[in-house]
Amino acid sequence: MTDTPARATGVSAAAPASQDAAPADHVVSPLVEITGLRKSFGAVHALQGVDLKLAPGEVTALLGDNGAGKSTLVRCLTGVHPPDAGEIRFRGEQIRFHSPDDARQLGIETVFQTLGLIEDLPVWQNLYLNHELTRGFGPFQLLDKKSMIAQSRAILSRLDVNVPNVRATVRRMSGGQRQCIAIARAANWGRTLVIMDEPTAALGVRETAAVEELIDRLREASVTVLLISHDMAQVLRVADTAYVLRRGQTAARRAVCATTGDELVGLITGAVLGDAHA
Ligand SMILES: Nc1ncnc2c1ncn2[C@@H]1O[C@H](COP(=O)(O)OP(=O)(O)OP(=O)(O)O)[C@@H](O)[C@H]1O
Repeated sequence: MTDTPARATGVSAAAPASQDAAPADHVVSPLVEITGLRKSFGAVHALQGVDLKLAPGEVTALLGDNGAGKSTLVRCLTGVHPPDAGEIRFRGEQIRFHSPDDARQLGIETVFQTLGLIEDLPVWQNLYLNHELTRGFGPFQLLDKKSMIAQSRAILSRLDVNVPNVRATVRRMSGGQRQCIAIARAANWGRTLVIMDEPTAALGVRETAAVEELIDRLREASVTVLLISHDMAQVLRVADTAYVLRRGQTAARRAVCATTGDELVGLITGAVLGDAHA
């Protein structure tokens, strides 16, 4: 595997350039801190004590082979599954989500692979789905279409997302444009943490580059990103920190500026031993 020059921003930049180097925890308080998280489905122990910290304004990659527990971890973090044990802290406070709405109220949004866009609705309406603006009072409320269209243009232009016509239906958008619309929507309503599940898995080279640029802009806008990816070159291009899950446990944590694609693959497969206390 070719090693792409790693990003050296934020906390990661301060980390020593050794193989064991991880971001310096003491520099900033984590936005999210997960400790000893466990979740089983009957006899399947999907999470067996996961520890993970998300530094604010950074891009953290979540890596692991199929079945390692990535989706289960995300579902616990977004209120879909209640964990069996362990702790999730958000800005230092222990939290217990009862539903995805609880997570959303803290500004945690997820872009699933299915994207959750409605094909036959225009872009602006997709951006405002469940957040519609209205005008008027009481029973005389009307959708404020004009404001939503104007603000949709502003949302997309702020993130430099290339969608020429927000009145066009999502059906007419390319795969990359759809992914960017879904991410822009999550970032707009999320603001604190945007979780992306393999955002470029189905995209070509140019569309992947557009999504990666968008992830960079989210970082510039101080949005914290958790990125599930199987693409090591992408992780090295866009992430600050990488966590590797193996069989439901945190196998390793690496500052991206101090690791290589080969090492990350080795940590995922188990060919390289991880940290005792990742
Ligand atoms: N709702 C569920 N019911 C039963 N077992 C489940 C459920 N969700 C996940 N699992 C099991 O938990 C384990 C971890 O699955 P999970 O989907 O979290 O892994 P993953 O790392 O996201 O994998 P992938 O990369 O293939 O999506 C797997 O053995 C899976 O079969």
